[in-house]
Amino acid sequence: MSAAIEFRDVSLATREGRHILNGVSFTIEEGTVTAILGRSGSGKTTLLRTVNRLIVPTGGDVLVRGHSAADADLIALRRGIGYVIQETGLFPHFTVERNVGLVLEVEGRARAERSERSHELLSAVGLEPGTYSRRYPHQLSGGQRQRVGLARALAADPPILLMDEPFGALDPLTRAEMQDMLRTLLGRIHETVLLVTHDLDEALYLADRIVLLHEGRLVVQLSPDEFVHSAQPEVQAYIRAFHRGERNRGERNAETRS
Ligand SMILES: Nc1ncnc2c1ncn2[C@@H]1O[C@H](COP(=O)(O)OP(=O)(O)OP(=O)(O)O)[C@@H](O)[C@H]1O
Repeated sequence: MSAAIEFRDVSLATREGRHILNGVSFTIEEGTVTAILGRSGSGKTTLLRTVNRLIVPTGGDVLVRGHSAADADLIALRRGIGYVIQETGLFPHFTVERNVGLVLEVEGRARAERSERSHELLSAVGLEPGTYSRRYPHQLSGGQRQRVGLARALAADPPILLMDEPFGALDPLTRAEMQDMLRTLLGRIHETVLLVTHDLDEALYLADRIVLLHEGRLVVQLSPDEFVHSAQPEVQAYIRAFHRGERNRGERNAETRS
């Protein structure tokens, strides 16, 4: 296997001297799914955004498929990286089909080709093209909008997919459906995925490797099995806190029902 993304001693300091990322080094192999976990403010989103150069590190380097993101042609770099965020960023006045095919439109591809690719991708994310392609984003549920966001991110067939809490705003049932859909989809396409999530179960279900960040530093990069059995104090603290949160949510739901 070869490296799709390599973080080499990546640091980010603000002008005021605050260290948001601190010497982060690890490698992501091609075709694998890596989940980034860590408490709020630990630097997950910041690290993700160094890959498509929305953020430029103040120290170290990010290599994308062997080339420094800092030196890459920005358009070519981003064409090779799909980006899915919680808010989806769909254009409200464009139909679903046009939203999905937008990158191809920018590339000047013919309408018939764009339409065919949009339909193919909508089917792949579980939206029947005949029903959904002519709709506008406001005519969709949150989960359906997320599916369109994912289809759009895949339109140019990028080898790398960055996902920043893509299912964070969804109810637990819809989230589980989306996780199933993504897992099935990733089983079919050879994609390198970097997924920021607050959900340990989501990371365990989807990822080949789990990265834990703490105050801008890499704590561990482990397989899901190694992660749940890790003796690292930060990993254990994270797992305990996650399960306590789950229990509290369960108790609150039970109280609301009674
Ligand atoms: N543009 C910015 N300028 C200065 N500080 C920033 C900027 N963006 C983020 N930060 C700070 O960097 C730190 C890391 O933020 P980041 O969004 O990467 O964390 P996160 O782990 O993704 O958090 P969350 O889980 O809450 O989304 C935080 O302390 C945040 O306040």
